[in-house]
Amino acid sequence: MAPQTSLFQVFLRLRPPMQQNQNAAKAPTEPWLLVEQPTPKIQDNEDDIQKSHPTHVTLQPPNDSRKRAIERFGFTKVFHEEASQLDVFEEIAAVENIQNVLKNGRDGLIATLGVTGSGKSHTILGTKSQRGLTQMSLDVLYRSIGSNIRRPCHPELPTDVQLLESLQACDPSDANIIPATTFLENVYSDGDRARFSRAQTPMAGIGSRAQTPLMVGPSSPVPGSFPMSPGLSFLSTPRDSFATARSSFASDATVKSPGSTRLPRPRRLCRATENTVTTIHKQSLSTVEEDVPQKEPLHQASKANVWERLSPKKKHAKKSLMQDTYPMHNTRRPPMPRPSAFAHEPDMASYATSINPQYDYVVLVSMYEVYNDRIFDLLSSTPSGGPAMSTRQGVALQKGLMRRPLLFKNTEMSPDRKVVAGLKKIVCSNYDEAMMVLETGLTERRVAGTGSNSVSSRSHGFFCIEVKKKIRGNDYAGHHLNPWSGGTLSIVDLAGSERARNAKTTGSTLAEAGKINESLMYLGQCLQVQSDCQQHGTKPIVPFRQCKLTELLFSNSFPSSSDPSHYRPPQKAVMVVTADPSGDFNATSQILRYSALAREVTVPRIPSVTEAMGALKPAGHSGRNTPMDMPPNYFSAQELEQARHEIDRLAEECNALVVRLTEEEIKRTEAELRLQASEEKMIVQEQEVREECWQEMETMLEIEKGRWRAAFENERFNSQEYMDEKLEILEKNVSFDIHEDKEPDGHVEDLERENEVLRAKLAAMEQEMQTRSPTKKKTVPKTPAKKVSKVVLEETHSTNILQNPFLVSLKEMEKQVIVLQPSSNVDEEPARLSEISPRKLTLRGSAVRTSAMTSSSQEEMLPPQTPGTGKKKTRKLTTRKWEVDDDIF
Ligand SMILES: Nc1ncnc2c1ncn2[C@@H]1O[C@H](COP(=O)(O)OP(=O)(O)OP(=O)(O)O)[C@@H](O)[C@H]1O
Repeated sequence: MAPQTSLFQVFLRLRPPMQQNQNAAKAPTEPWLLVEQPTPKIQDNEDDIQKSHPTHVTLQPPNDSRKRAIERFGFTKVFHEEASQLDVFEEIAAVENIQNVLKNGRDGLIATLGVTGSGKSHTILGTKSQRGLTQMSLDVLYRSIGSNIRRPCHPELPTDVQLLESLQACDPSDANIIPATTFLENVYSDGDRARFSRAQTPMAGIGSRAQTPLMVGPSSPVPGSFPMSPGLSFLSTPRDSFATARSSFASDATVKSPGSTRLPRPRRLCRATENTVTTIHKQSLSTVEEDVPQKEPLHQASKANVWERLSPKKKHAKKSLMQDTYPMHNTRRPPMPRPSAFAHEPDMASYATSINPQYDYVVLVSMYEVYNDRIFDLLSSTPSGGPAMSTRQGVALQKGLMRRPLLFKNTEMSPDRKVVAGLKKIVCSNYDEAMMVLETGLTERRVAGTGSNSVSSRSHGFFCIEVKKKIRGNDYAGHHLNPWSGGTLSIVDLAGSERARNAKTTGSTLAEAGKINESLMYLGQCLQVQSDCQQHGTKPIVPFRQCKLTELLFSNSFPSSSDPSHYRPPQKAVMVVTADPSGDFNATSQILRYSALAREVTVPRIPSVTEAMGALKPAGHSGRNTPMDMPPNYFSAQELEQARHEIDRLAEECNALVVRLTEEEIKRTEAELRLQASEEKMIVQEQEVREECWQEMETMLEIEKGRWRAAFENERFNSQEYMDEKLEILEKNVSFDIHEDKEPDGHVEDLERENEVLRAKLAAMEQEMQTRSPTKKKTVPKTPAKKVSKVVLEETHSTNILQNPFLVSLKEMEKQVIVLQPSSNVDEEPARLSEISPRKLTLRGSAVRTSAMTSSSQEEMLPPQTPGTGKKKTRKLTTRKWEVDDDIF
């Protein structure tokens, strides 16, 4: 059935009615989805006919006022409600996909698509008792590889460090490759990391993944199954549980084929446990809401006001956004998944495929989800690389509340093919390790309870099993010579499309639904191109770059052609469309319309009027006049013939109109869906814009606050400095600066000269005194070796000397010196003057110069004097200059 142009093989799986639906006393509704039985071929025997699967379904619109057309859809195969997980695994050729990965390194993709609650996760991940496609594929893979697996760590072998190095060197996606034991130890021994389980959804209830064995906590003790008491598993420390798991690894390591050990079945998760889990989750929700404002106590008051002012609608939107930004995390971590709790049915022993024994194999498991069109690693909830703590997002990232989105891009080692860069890839040595990693990753996946599904996937989950191989022996010769090569089997559990009305979603869940529907609409467009091309036999040009989901699903669907030496064949892709035949007709028909490989629209055949007339029996004695009651010759044959033609024509016209109407209705439904998707997209965008504005405003406020704070500090510092400078100046200038004359030496000479003159006058006066008093007539010693001290005062014109009492006193003193000098003991004067300390003189704004001169020098300097000349004694004051520094005042 799958032609050359097909990028995906598309299978349809019908979901059986739910248990409670069967029991419910519900009015039986007419089935609207009918599976066409396959037409047996001539060469088919009885067995073939029984085994053969139908390929077409008919969609019979429910009987309502609208006369809708019947649609027929063709798929690669259709699985009935009774089809088992193993049937699906076999028929979608999953083993062939695994062989491709193991032998040829060709990538494989298995995805499920459908309306919410139609059984996608059930198909991919199974239930507590039945494995899903992921578990079955992993089991087949490990069984096939057997002892050719290379493990980085083994309890009984030395750690193979070079294995990780060589894997890392060959990885094109810049992945962080770590062994499963290290990963599990990190996850379950880290005390403060909280993990949110799929089981902990607000509406956790009946059915769904909440009951999967992989989440089961306590289970009945079965001798020999697991050394730890299962009842105490919740109470045991994570390290204990890890040690226990390690010991189980050790015992499992001896088992060559991982699935061959029969482990006991897990006990069902009881309702009480579910309720407890639900309560815890709700508490955690409210904690998140209340905690977020407490993160920034500085803004708490203002935020509280802002919060109060918000309308209830806005409050709701904000709350939803907060839940979205800070996803729900529980303080309690679910216990480490235990191998004894994994489902072991169906047995896959017979599906193991052969491998090349010359090769060593390594299996790397990675998981990521596409949420709101962004890619998040499910195995590294704690971001690596230490984000900046300055922003709110940085703090949240640091605390592990938010996860950093990854990029789907070309890398240095992968120039012609995009890869999800920076993923964490876990090297799993056996099936149990891979399952534990898978379960750990699933606890990180976003789920929510909706009106349609109690545990509804809110993101598109990608589980990647990467198989690397290289020739055994010269493995350490250098990874460039003998690099690891291989392929990846990606198993994808898409989120379900849903109608907000049916799912009763609000807030962030509604916004998520908008994103989900939008991405599924793009996926539908891509698949539609495929089916159109298939019908017209043309090469499909798929518009897959419209969103992350379609990019991830389709970018590998085309052969890489840029470098022939690195040629990669296109992936082998399988899409399993799930549908609930008793679910929502419109949503299901929409999914079928774009996913089906072939589609036909047929109009319900209206029996022609002539046939109807012919089929009419005589009305008997009904009392009404019908054409049959008329006498045979009432209408002529010609008239009847004309009427028949007219009726046939009208019937044809009517049919054509019905077809047109049907087409229009389909178009209208599509347009409605698009409108709904764009409305939801707008809501999301509006919320995003609001959040962005909010954050921007907060950032701006912070910046502005910082600016003002800096300016204030600066101002304070400046004024402080200014005051300090002022004080310093005051301290410095508390004494007056006395400016001596520019040429002090010359001035001194002047003064000395003046002194000489004065001295001469004094001598003359003494002589005169002697001559006037004959009794005291004495001969004057010619050269008395006497010391004479003189005081010279200088003052500026600008200073009024009379206003300064000290200067006045000095002046008086000088007068006294001059007046008393002849009669008093001249030696006493210097002593009196010396009592005034130079410091005092300086402080009081005067300068005192004391000059001691010997009489001999005086005599040398004295001009020749005529004794007895009666000249009047005069005293000449030199130019006095006092300057006061203005700055002081
Ligand atoms: N083939 C099946 N047989 C038995 N039970 C099924 C089958 N398919 C689905 N179910 C049950 O239907 C319920 C919903 O299925 P599931 O969670 O797989 O839906 P979904 O399509 O993944 O929904 P969503 O898109 O919301 O995540 C589950 O309880 C699941 O066990």
